[in-house]
Amino acid sequence: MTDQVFGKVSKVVCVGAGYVGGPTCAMIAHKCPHVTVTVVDMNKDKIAEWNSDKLPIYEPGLDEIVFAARGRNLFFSSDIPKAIAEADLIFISVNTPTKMYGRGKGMAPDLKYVESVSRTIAQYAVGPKIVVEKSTVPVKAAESIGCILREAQKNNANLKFQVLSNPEFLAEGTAMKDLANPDRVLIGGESSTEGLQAVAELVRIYENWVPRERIITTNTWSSELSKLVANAFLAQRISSINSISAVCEATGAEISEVAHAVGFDTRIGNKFLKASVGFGGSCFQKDVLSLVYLCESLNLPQVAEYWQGVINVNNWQRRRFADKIIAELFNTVTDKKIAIFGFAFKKNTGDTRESSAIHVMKHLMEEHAKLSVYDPKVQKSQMINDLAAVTSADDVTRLVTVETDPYAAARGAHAIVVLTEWDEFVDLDYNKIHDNMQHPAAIFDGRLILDQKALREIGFRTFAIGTAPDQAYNLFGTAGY
Ligand SMILES: NC(=O)c1ccc[n+]([C@@H]2O[C@H](COP(=O)([O-])OP(=O)(O)OC[C@H]3O[C@@H](n4cnc5c(N)ncnc54)[C@H](O)[C@@H]3O)[C@@H](O)[C@H]2O)c1
Ligand SMILES: O=c1ccn([C@@H]2O[C@H](COP(=O)(O)OP(=O)(O)O[C@H]3O[C@H](CO)[C@@H](O)[C@H](O)[C@H]3O)[C@@H](O)[C@H]2O)c(=O)[nH]1
Repeated sequence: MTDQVFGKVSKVVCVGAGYVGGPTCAMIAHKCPHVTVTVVDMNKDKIAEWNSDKLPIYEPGLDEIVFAARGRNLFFSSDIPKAIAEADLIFISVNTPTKMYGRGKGMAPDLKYVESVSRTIAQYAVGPKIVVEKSTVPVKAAESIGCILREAQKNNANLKFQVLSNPEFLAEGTAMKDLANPDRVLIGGESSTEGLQAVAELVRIYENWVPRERIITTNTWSSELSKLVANAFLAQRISSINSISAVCEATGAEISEVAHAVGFDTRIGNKFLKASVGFGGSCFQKDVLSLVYLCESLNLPQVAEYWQGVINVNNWQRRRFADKIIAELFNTVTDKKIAIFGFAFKKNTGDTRESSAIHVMKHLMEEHAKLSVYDPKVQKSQMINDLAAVTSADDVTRLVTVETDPYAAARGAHAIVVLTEWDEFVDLDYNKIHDNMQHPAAIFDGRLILDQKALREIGFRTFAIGTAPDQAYNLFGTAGY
């Protein structure tokens, strides 16, 4: 019988206290009271926020779980060496953004943070460690981590490492629900005896709340690739329905009716078929580009081109929507006040990474529109920084104001543009809003959340993704665009 190299896990550490590390570890601490969970980060301010009354991220249900477990079996710390030395199992949950320099610029994920954590683990580890890749990485990234760790093993016989892949599938806005009740947990590892032991230890953690049949174990490379493929398939569905939204606008078919009819086929399914102003968020674009880059590197240009199409349609959809706004506002938005409802990349999050709002607003700013933005969860400084990064600080100062209520944002505006599907936008008093706008007043619904008929009865001109521009015909005798 082979010795057990990795003992029962009682101390878990997560490097990276972000959107994944924080919620995931809060859930592990909540579900495994016998395990001590420490989340570390090189960003001391962020750790201070995790230890304060106002957590650094907004996620429904997160506060309750953190406040109950913090100080009991959940800790946030910036003492990375100590945490690593004490851990039985270490999650690497650092960011892997698209590289913005050098080889693979704009395509490949930047793995410098993952490598840096691997070196820190190699430096401070004092005994056997299961190292778990939770960050989203390209296939074979575990090999690089393993190579760095094996080097440390050469100089210290007490060290033993196994690298597992355990990608995260939570979606922001529903992270706590997704973590509490995941469709599946995926764990990839080596088929060696030690590899199987390490996999079994991680399975044992998840088994505290996830039914065993939903915990899938595979080889390391299948696990790494499955994460990229899952995001690519999800993003592809959105680009598919968005491409059809343009056909609807040109024909009189309704995108929500088409999505409903098509999604009723159980083979297709009804989820992720909501036409929109384009997908945003920190993952879809980055991970599809990572897959494209991987395929190019593997000399598979046809596969790369196929997935690149998903990104191209998304960029086109954002541009198309902005062009539609300009066209329907009589081909000029110069100096016109336009209210922007929503800046986050989806509802129930304050995250703005790759939000379509940034891109649509950029296009409108290029036409010198005056934008007045309201979002219930995004800080003003975040909006200013995001927009300045794609335009200029001067343009933002000149063209953008940020309001703390939607009525103020819409007052005196020529149009309202809905870019995030916040529930509160559905229940606003649109009679009151209409009264205080310039006339004719228009609403562009990039999220298909508003009742177009009710708005038209109030007097709005309405334009929704995937809906034929019949008003444009009726009012102005043009086909819109
Ligand atoms: N955000 C999501 O919804 C989501 C979901 C699934 C998977 N992922 C993947 O998970 C990973 C993390 O994503 P995120 O959104 O949590 O990122 P994030 O930017 O919110 O958090 C990453 C954290 O890692 C810290 N960090 C970076 N290098 C470090 C180092 N060397 N030592 C200590 N701390 C370090 C950063 O300071 C930051 O706080 C990414 O690979 C992402 O693709 C994200
Ligand atoms: O039918 C839909 C569904 C989503 N979206 C948009 O797509 C983007 C992404 O949404 P969502 O997938 O819900 O949020 P993320 O937090 O980006 O989660 C995705 O990316 C994560 C990071 O990898 C994965 O873990 C999740 O499984 C995956 O859903 C957002 O802009 C949504 O508005 C649509 O336009 N139409």
